[in-house]
Amino acid sequence: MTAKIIDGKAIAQKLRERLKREVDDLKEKGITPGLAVILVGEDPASLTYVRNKRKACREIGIRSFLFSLPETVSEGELVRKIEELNGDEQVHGILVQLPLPSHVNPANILPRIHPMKDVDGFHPLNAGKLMAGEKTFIPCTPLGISVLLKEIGCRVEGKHAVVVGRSNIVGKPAGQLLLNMNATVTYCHSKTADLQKFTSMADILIVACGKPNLIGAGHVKEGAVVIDVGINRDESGRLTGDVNFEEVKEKAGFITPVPGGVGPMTITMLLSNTIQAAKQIHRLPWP
Ligand SMILES: Nc1nc(=O)c2c([nH]1)NC[C@@H]1CN(c3ccc(C(=O)N[C@@H](CCC(=O)O)C(=O)O)cc3)C=[N+]21
Repeated sequence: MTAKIIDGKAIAQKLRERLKREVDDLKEKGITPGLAVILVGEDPASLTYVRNKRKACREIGIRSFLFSLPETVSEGELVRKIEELNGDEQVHGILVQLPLPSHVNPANILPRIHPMKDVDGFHPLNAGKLMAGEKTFIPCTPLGISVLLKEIGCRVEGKHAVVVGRSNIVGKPAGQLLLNMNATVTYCHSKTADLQKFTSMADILIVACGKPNLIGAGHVKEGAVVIDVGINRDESGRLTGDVNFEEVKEKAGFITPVPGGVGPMTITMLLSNTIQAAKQIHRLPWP
């Protein structure tokens, strides 16, 4: 089987046009959605991501506010900035770009974001709500994956979803979201014995572990939907995922490329969550 390639960039573009109309409607009501981004230090990858996020905001009319803090910032100073933004009426969403420097513990920072402005869905209250299957902000990458599955007409109910990776920002919430959608979910990770045994049972395989080419054709069931969340840079600076694309595309039913798969959807869901935050703060209905 030769897989259909899931064009995340095109799907993201289509959704952004819809989101732009939502922003226009809000502006007519006198509300301009605003996203505050806190960037600590000057990690080149983070600088690129933040630039891309702000550009995406600008394109659909969301206001973005950038706060660049030095690498040496203290936890106290970061928390003070967050508290100031919690009280800022122009700001509906707050994002603290990860990773943070090693002297800053994210567990001391992320819970200080007001849960109603937590557009990343990383606040423990929102993570708990996702676990309980309640309405909440869902982390952008898992949410983007669920939208991709819907776009390709993949019905999740009753399917076996295997998630490789257990990070708090992708693997764990992706598995919980799929469970809420009535998938049977298996989590695999770096300590899993016989990874291939599990991945080859997957109807839906989500790979988010940061190991280039971890998943080859032998790991994949014929016709499976393969979602590659990996972002790795090779020696020449080229982006690759965690899946051996050339090999797996001959066997899977659907596959996301890197770049142009999950990444653009992640940013689109950040835009969507920011719009939802603005609606929620202004007590407008949101889905
Ligand atoms: N608080 C926080 N929230 C995040 O959501 C968050 C974060 N921190 N830290 C870093 C990761 C990574 N992430 C990506 C977003 C978009 C692309 C993306 O658009 N990628 C493009 C390629 C971009 C390029 O060429 O570098 C693509 O796959 O086509 C990738 C990665 C969000 N993250």
